[in-house]
Amino acid sequence: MDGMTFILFGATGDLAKRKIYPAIYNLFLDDKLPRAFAVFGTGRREMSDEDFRAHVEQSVKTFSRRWDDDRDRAGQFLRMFHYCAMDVTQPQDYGKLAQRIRQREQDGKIPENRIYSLSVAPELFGVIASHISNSELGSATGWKRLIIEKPFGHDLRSAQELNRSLRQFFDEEEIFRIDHYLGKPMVQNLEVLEFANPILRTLWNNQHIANVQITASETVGVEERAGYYDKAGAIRDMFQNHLLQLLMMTAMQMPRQFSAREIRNEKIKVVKALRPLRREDVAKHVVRGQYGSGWINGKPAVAYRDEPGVDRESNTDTFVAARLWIDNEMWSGVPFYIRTGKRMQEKSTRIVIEFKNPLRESYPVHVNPAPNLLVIHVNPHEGVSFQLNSKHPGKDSRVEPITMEFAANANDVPEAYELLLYDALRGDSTFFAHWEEVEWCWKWVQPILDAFSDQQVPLHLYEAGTQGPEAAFRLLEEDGFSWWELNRHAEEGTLVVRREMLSASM
Ligand SMILES: NC(=O)C1=CN([C@@H]2O[C@H](COP(=O)(O)OP(=O)(O)OC[C@H]3O[C@@H](n4cnc5c(N)ncnc54)[C@H](OP(=O)(O)O)[C@@H]3O)[C@@H](O)[C@H]2O)C=CC1
Ligand SMILES: O=C1O[C@H](COP(=O)(O)O)[C@@H](O)[C@H](O)[C@H]1O
Repeated sequence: MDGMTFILFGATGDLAKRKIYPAIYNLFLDDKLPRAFAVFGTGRREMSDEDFRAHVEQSVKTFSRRWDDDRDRAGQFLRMFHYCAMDVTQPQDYGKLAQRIRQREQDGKIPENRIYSLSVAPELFGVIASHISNSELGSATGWKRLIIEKPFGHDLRSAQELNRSLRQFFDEEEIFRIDHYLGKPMVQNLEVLEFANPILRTLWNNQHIANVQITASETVGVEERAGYYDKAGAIRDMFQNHLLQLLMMTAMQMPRQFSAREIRNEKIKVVKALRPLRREDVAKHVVRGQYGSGWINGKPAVAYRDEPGVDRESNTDTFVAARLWIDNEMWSGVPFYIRTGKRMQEKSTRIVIEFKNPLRESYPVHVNPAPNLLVIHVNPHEGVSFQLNSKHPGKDSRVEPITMEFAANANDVPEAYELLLYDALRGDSTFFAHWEEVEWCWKWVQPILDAFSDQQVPLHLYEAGTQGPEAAFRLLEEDGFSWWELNRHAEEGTLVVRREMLSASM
């Protein structure tokens, strides 16, 4: 791998501390960093290199489960880190940063390849990109890359504006948009599951699949992010990006080649084939919810509107469920159901593929074989389970569902940021969000944003600690389906799912 300098804007912030330093540390432990490598952190507060290294060390100790107290090793890692205080809105500060970087490149024989990672508020993205280009930093002789974090815009128009401002200074191939769901190992595994297993490849279409359910439920509430979240809601925070990425990865056809370009083309075909929603039809296919008070894991939880920093009359969605149709040959007639919510019963991201059940009529009514299910467990347990029907040797030879499962060993599973940063260092954009994908997702979501802001969709309150509003169950019942929920023993490592009907769950 080429030598390079990693320049982190927002080095004193939360994301850097919790995700970026631990990821760089894990890459260091695995010998995945280039030999000639330096990290420059920036923030407004003053700090010496030594203070910064102590900050990085503390972050890694707290957030990487692989921290190793070997002082030589720690020293070798921490010496890569340097700090330059600056205000990113001040053009003259970029000259100071450029000189420090150039000096380090000369001392360490590091080629002038630079990755700029923007872990700052999105309003600063355009300013930073322009100052990089127009300052001494812009005259480097090597390659440059820009890593940015979501949110990529607030709606279609602001996303387009943001993209226009970045593209004045960076080409699309130089921009790496992190959607951390694309860094999750089971999401990266989807293409292998679908395409490297002939048995699944044969069945992966509307001839055999009855419906697809994508769930990302969380037990946490809005936490300390009310300022951001109350303007974003679940639709912008999770649905427009992470969940539509999961949908694209699940529904894409096999690419001609497994290259970033071909995979992206297949993903874009999926989002383009999504049946558009008219604003007046949103309420038929989309359920909007907000959590009320309740209990989470035996502890009381306040209502969203009583959370610190939230408007007491807020209509912000903390839950969204939707029915989507992909109008192409492969998926025509198969509903995709997506839901995400905060303060729900369990933390779980999973994709459930429910297969058609043509044998149902062949069995006596009391047997009623369950449909085959393929469940891809993305988070917090990574694994795959497959539900089949089997005759119980005792119990009057009753037919009952059995589950075959693979559960990954948590210690072997790398963090999303680790995989994504490694790809960015290598220049592989397969698991980053390309602008076309982002734009098409905003286009599809825009009528929902409009309908929500015009209050054309009812806001259903749901009790914290439940599976969300009843209306989300009705959405599936209208089509003769129901959500497949996680078995309550999931925390103990059992990854089976159970059918939970509305009456049993509320
Ligand atoms: N935290 C998370 O888990 C996630 C965050 N994100 C995104 O990542 C980005 C960063 O988030 P987060 O780390 O939480 O934010 P924080 O508020 O914790 O950190 C912001 C950082 O920006 C720096 N900064 C702010 N203004 C300036 C300025 N004018 N000049 C120089 N530096 C400045 C701050 O430095 P200082 O205070 O020293 O001035 C600080 O290091 C945001 O875009 C967020 O949406 C995305 C997904 C998850
Ligand atoms: O991007 C975000 O994701 C987290 C959920 O991520 P996960 O990896 O824990 O599933 C969510 O809590 C947050 O609101 C959102 O901004």
